[in-house]
Amino acid sequence: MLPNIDFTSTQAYKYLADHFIDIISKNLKDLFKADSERFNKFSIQFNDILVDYSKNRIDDETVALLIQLAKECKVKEAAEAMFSGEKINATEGRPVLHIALRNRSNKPIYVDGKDVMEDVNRVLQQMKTFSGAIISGEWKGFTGKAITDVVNIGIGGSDLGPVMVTEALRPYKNHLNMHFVSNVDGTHIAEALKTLNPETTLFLIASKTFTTQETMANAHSARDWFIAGGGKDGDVAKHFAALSTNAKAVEAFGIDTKNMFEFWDWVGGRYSLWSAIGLSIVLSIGYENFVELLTGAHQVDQHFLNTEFEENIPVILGLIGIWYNNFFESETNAILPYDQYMHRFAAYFQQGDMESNGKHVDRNGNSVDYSTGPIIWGEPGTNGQHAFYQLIHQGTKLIPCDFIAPAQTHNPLGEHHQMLLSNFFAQTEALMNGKTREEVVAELKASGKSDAEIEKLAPFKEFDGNRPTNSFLVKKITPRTLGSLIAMYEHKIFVQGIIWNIYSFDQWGVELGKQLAGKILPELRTGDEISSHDSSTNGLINQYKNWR
Ligand SMILES: O=P(O)(O)OC[C@H]1O[C@](O)(CO)[C@@H](O)[C@@H]1O
Repeated sequence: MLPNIDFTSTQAYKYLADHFIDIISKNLKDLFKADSERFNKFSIQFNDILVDYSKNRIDDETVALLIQLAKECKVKEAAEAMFSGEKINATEGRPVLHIALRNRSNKPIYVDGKDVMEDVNRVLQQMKTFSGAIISGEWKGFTGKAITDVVNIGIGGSDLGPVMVTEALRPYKNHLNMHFVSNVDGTHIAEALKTLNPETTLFLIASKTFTTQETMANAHSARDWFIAGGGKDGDVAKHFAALSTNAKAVEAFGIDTKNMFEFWDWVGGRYSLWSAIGLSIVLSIGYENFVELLTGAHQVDQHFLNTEFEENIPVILGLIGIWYNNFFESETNAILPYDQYMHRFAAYFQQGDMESNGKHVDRNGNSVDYSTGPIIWGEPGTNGQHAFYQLIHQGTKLIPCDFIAPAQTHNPLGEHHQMLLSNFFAQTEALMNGKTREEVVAELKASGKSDAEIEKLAPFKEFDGNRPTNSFLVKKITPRTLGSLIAMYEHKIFVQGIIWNIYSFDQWGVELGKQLAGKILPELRTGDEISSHDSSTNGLINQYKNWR
């Protein structure tokens, strides 16, 4: 059972509310000046990842009170409930066990009396054997040629994780060309198929439910293309595999269940890259590297479960997020990787965070009167600097930012990496320190501006600073460090969901749109004028019919 506590009625929350009034008037710059130990105190190194949270609007008391909050909200007990296989996803009646998928210790985890590790290891072995045959070229297509291209067809959690990881780990990839098709917009699959040869293409149909409209439409189009390209029904087994929990639907689609890589309803879609959904990752970087990814995540799982809150990275990150979300009333959180390969990291955690904690009903079924999950967004640096950082530096909104950068690059090229990292360090420093009116005036004077010009320009060139950041300095982006980073964010989301007293592992909010699209689709098939909706929806549908 998960705890069921209104965090706004805890002692810690009340203390934090008072303490907030004190902190709001403090400047980060001064906090650093006042405490030479601040960096040492507010940073944690975990293997090859240094998490520096010292540039946040916190002091010793803030951290102590936030930790008290986590304790009063029974975060540890909740984590233990998750790790032991309790059905903490109560609205779907399921355990939440992505941690079992990367449980490299193989310590048994029981669901309804059965150790799930047997199934996990069986499917991992199946993935190893299959990927080995495809990568080595031993697996032949219907004309006897080896596979050269792999197309993962899936959406949401059945797409974003595999895309993000295969992109982030490109330096580890083999000769196979990877393609990802997610959108039901026919353009996506049409463009992907243009360059492909049915004789050498393998399709992975990735869908937990195997009923998702977008994925099924793309899968059928892929199958039609394959048949039109000379494949026979009997050849489908050589070119289509399914990654799913739904064996019946896989069979009905015509995929041999021998080519089905199973996972289980205790794996949430947005937490599924560690499962059979990760087959495209295995095909791209090889099984051994996939195991490294799992190992990195497993190490963080153990850290999260067993480390005191003061040194517990996901707990600290989660609490800092709550501090901004519920006291500073910040609405968004930017994730800014200074690594081109990580360009889908923010997109991945848009689903990871927003589908998990974008909920306004608490675990009692009541509407909450506090803010929950933040809006997650971001792009890689330095591109973001030339796009939206203006608002982060000088806008009216407080945007806590996560900066992520590797110390070692996979592409040492002249001074590129030093330039990149100089920007990473400079941005967090600039956001914290800002630029005072005196500094601006001195700078303008030195550039020869007149007093009148200085007076006019100075307000625009001033930076308030005091803008918070977390810095993640990673020795190198490897399968292992990436696995650890992802798991840190996953557990951060968990901590926040527990404190907000919401269910983080369902996603009912995506259903209504799906249902309505299901009703509208038949209306689009006819030429009849539509009048069954509001006037806007009717007007749009009828104009669409006029123009198509
Ligand atoms: O893997 P499936 O069942 O096709 O679902 C895809 C995605 O759709 C959702 O259910 C809703 O968008 C996600 O949670 C999930 O990752």
